[in-house]
Amino acid sequence: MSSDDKVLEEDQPDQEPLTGTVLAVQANFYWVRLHQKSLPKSLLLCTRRTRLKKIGQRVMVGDRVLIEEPDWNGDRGAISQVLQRQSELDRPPIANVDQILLVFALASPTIEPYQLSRFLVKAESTGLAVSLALSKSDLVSQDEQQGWKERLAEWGYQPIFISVRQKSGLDELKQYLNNKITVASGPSGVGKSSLINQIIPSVDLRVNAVSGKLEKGRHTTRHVELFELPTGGLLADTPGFNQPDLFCLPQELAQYFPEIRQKLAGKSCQFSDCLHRDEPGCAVRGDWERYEHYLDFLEDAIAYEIQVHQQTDPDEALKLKSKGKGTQFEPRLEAKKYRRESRKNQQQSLRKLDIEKLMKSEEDE
Ligand SMILES: Nc1nc2c(ncn2[C@@H]2O[C@H](COP(=O)(O)OP(=O)(O)OP(=O)(O)O)[C@@H](O)[C@H]2O)c(=O)[nH]1
Ligand SMILES: [Zn+2]
Repeated sequence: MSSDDKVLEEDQPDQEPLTGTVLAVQANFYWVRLHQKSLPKSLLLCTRRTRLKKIGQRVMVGDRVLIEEPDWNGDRGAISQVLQRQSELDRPPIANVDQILLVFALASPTIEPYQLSRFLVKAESTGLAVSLALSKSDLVSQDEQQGWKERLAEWGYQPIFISVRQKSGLDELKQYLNNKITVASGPSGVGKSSLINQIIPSVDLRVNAVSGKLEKGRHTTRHVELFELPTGGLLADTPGFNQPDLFCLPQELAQYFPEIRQKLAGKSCQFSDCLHRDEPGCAVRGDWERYEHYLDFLEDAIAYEIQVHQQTDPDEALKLKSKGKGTQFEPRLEAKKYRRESRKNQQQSLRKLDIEKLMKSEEDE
């Protein structure tokens, strides 16, 4: 993390520095949406200053950055500094994510409670806020929706019911995404792509803006991109997968269950290192739905801990351990707001850019 504030004062004594958010990384280029209003352009294709390369400063999607030497005619700029990250996700690699949105379908495929629980725990392990959208609500009855609502309330969640087909629940969802950076995740086939296409009509445009050579690159390195909601807010999609790995330590697991957090807020277990299995005076063990899931995930966590301890190289063990904790998060300092400007014109000019040529000039640098 660089905190080189001098750049600010020396280079732009009287001017407010240009800042922006990195929406996508392509080869050595960064698409940056500028925060300030009333600029000639609001989306620039940027390189990273050599100084940042030298100090090994990585630029991630989601990073808030300082931009120097904007070339308003060429739609280009240079990233001179990465502002302090509020959070950093590993997979997908995105900085400053505010929340995770899990999408599960009410039907086709039907919700598998154990799988849902696993996704929820995995999401909670990032330390970010977690929400749940239940899709394809057009396929099930009101009663069934009510059933899930009550059941999930016991788990500590208030799902948003949506249907892309009937266009219902989408306003509520957009409200939730407003002015936040959100990562969407969920199993395959739940309708995530349909949902994103519905709420962000320009998505296809952006995808098409990628030229041939870069398109090929997407298959080797996973392409991560933040899509902009028309009303403000950024959304990243993750590919559908069915059984997320849980890398967490036994002592941490309980805090990833909202209902356990709630139980422990009221009273505590007799032993401070209680794993809530058969210890006397346990405040968690009992007749609640996900207790079986907890015990099951605990087995994984214990196996994982043994694996960590078996690492001979202490550095290696440390690395694994911190990976198991999900990602460490710094406290959130402030919630930055983004300003959106008309994107259409910018998009047009973006597509005109010859990215391959730019890539070449970058290599020659
Ligand atoms: N009935 C109903 N079907 C939907 C709805 N949304 C999506 N579908 C259907 O669900 C299927 C899967 O949709 P996708 O959007 O491709 O799902 P996905 O989650 O992106 O799938 P992956 O690409 O595998 O991750 C498609 O046949 C959609 O037509 C909905 O609201 N209602
Ligand atoms: Zn206990």
